[in-house]
Amino acid sequence: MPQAKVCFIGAGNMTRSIISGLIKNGYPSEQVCATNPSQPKLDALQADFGIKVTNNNIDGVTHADVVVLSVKPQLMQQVCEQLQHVDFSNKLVITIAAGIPAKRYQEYLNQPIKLIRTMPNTPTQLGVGMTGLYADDSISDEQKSLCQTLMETGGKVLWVEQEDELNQVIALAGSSPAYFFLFIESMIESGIKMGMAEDKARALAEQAALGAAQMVIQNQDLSLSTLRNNVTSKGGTTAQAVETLEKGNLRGLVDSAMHNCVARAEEMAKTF
Ligand SMILES: NC(=O)C1=CN([C@@H]2O[C@H](COP(=O)(O)OP(=O)(O)OC[C@H]3O[C@@H](n4cnc5c(N)ncnc54)[C@H](OP(=O)(O)O)[C@@H]3O)[C@@H](O)[C@H]2O)C=CC1
Ligand SMILES: O=C(O)[C@@H]1CCC=N1
Repeated sequence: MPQAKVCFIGAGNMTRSIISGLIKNGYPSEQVCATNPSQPKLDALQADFGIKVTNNNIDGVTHADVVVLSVKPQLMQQVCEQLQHVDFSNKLVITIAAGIPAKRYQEYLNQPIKLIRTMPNTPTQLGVGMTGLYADDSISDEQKSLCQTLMETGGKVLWVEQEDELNQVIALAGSSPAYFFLFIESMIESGIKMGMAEDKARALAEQAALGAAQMVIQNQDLSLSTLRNNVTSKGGTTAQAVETLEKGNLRGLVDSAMHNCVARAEEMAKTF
């Protein structure tokens, strides 16, 4: 485990998820810092994980070996421009922002930097996250290894060769927990309409989702359609449900959703 001093700029949802993974994996809390303009999220991070906190981005970055840029894409330029007078020559910059191309950060910070673009997801807070990573040829193996070690505390990582592939990572992993939450939410709503108490409907739907995910992971030799067919008795109940989903074009909807996700990332790359 590296002992680099890591400072997160922005103490929102994704920062909390990554810090949770880091600390649960034994990363020393005194080596982790987070910055945020408002105090409540910083207080909560300090109380929960014992990390250092500050409202001053320049202070946080100055004392860090690794700077994780974790603000919303629309704020990135403003936040980076405030850091232009900090010397980044011995720092590794990791960004988790969707959309913004790697080369843009150098312009915003107005100096050459070593930057790795990443795309994590919120299950990182439980150690079952998935993070896509991209680095160009200027990044050393040591820097890649440091970034990978940090992000692996939250789960699995996948390096992509081309920067554009990170948009596909967003559609498949960064944003996708929300698709599954929506599906489970819809199932619970339907269960309630059928007369079941909400807590019971949730208990059933969430355990089924966990079981289905584990079945997929633990049966790598089986196709998804085989797993589905194993549930689907001829002339039975599942067949009716699955046919309804197919006729309603669930696959087409998912395809449109993922294409729109990528399209938005491409649009953000032009905007921010
Ligand atoms: N949420 C997710 O699932 C994922 C998010 N991402 C990326 O992570 C980044 C952060 O997203 P997310 O955590 O969801 O967003 P949040 O809004 O939860 O977090 C952003 C944080 O940045 C803080 N902030 C605002 N202005 C500044 C500033 N000038 N200096 C320092 N901090 C500031 C905000 O503070 P305040 O609220 O007090 O204004 C907020 O706490 C985005 O770029 C997003 O694309 C990537 C993968 C997954
Ligand atoms: O919705 C977003 O833009 C961010 C990126 C991936 C998940 N949340």
